[in-house]
Amino acid sequence: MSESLAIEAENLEVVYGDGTEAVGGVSLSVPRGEFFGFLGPNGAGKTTTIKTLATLLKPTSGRIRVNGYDALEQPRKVRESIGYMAQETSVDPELTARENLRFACESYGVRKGERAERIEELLELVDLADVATKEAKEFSGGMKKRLDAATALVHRPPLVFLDEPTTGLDPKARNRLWDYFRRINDRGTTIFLTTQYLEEADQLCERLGVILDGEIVAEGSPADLKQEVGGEILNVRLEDGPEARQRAVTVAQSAGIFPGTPSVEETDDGISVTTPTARQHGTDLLVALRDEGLTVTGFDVRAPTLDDVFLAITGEHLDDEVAEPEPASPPAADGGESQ
Ligand SMILES: Nc1ncnc2c1ncn2[C@@H]1O[C@H](COP(=O)(O)OP(=O)(O)OP(=O)(O)O)[C@@H](O)[C@H]1O
Repeated sequence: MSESLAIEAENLEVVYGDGTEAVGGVSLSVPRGEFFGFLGPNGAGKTTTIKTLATLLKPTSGRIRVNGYDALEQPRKVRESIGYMAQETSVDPELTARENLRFACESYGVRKGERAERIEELLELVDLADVATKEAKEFSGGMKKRLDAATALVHRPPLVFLDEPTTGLDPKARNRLWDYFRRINDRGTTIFLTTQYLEEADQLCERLGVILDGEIVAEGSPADLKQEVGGEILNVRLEDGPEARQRAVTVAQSAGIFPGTPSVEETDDGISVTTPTARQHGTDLLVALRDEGLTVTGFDVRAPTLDDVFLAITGEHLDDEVAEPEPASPPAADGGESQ
């Protein structure tokens, strides 16, 4: 294990008591200081992996080292050196924000003399200093999540695990949490975040692992992964139906329009072409389609997104499965955010 790694997992396997193989042979390395994202749809194995890395669950087989400690032999050492924010918030609704943090300091064994300063610093960091004396039950969903994240950090761990921290939050609340995560990462804290939101992964993470059915199917920076899609994407909308779309696919694949072999697919209302020269030769395709007697009603060229990456790997859109949060509803107490 290299000293520069915060997490090293080798061939991690987790089979639940009922025989469900939730994680099958996951290996990953996360360098210290990195903002790492674990992206995948519901049920892919994200929570099982994060719980195993945080020593809350024993792997069926495999090897894990966290902050230099062996997770099976030194689980206590691992736990003392990490923060963990679960999917369900662990905030006590009957306690104020400050009392919640004080309780977390006691639980994590933060020295008495250091507690007061630590608590005020964290309240500032997550923008809850103004509501420090309010009971958490009055907080919006976003405020509770920020308080929960702060409680995971009272002992200044060098590594923090965040399990789908923004699920169910509206975009404004999500953005505030992102700012906060960036701030703790800027202070040198390694972050291991699971998410089913492509935009979250794209905006925050330096490097990503994409997990599907318990296996890592892609790994790299968002930019690297997008590059693997194989170029830019030209969408052409056609006036006519399936027969016209099939003819358009044949035209786009015919020699002389795009160099090499472009990837061409039918869409709901036309075709989609992925190739490095989509922009350069797009108009050639439009001319060829017209010559073929097909009527183009619109087109656009765009850079690939992480959804295209997911589609290329799995043949499915991740966003199809993910319920995006509701649009903002009226603000709750003091936070200007809603659940
Ligand atoms: N305690 C359990 N017993 C049996 N099977 C489980 C248990 N917990 C999870 N699973 C199953 O293991 C697989 C992986 O679940 P996991 O919760 O790790 O996925 P996830 O990617 O975190 O999904 P989600 O976003 O829904 O939390 C799923 O098939 C799930 O149904």
